[in-house]
Amino acid sequence: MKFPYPFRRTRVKICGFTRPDDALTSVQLGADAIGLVFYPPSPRTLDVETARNIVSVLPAFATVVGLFVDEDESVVRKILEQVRIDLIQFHGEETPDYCRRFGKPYIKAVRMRSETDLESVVRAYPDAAGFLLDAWHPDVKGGAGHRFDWNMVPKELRQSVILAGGLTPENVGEALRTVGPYAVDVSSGVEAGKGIKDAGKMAAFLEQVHEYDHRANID
Ligand SMILES: O=C(O)c1ccccc1N[C@@H]1O[C@H](COP(=O)(O)O)[C@@H](O)[C@H]1O
Repeated sequence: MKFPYPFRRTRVKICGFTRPDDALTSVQLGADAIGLVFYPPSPRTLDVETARNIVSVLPAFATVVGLFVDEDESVVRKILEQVRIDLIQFHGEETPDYCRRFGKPYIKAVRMRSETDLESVVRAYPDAAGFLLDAWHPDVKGGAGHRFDWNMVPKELRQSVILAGGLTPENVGEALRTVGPYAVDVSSGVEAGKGIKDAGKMAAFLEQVHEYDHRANID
């Protein structure tokens, strides 16, 4: 029997928590990373105290991702001083130079539209830990449940990709079969209301991911 190497285990990030219990539940269900939004226009944005309360309930090895959108450098620094953030998600038009200023691993969000040249973006951010692909929309920066054409993702970049944008328990299986990314990220698709996560939807989402991985490892 062929040993299933490299072993397929799609990582899962669930983003936009506002309540400690929801974040803990997500990790207990199998999420690898939780996202905390620091973007004041978002209904999921957090103050420092709430963010610290969420982080305080998490077990070891759960990765905390802090999401910023074109934020002032001083504001980012202040939050990093006060909240344990393991990885930064830059979800705006941040330059490579800006992204590397914080001395933390980061992922760069790319809002995909027909003219996006993903290979060029990847070359421009050589020290990014990964590229989170979300749907481009003229009015919102993210977290609105919009998807993009998954066929736009070049096969060679699959393992640098964190696939996001409009994922749900119903479509994540198809998304994984189409793209085969390193990880998936979901926010509104597992919510009962803005920033309020639904345990049943999170469980269903994770189950679909585990099912895909299982099949990929036995086929
Ligand atoms: O969650 C937000 O409110 C948010 C605000 C601004 C930029 C990004 C945001 N969230 C990220 O958006 C994507 C897709 O979310 P969805 O699943 O389509 O709702 C995801 O990466 C979130 O991290």
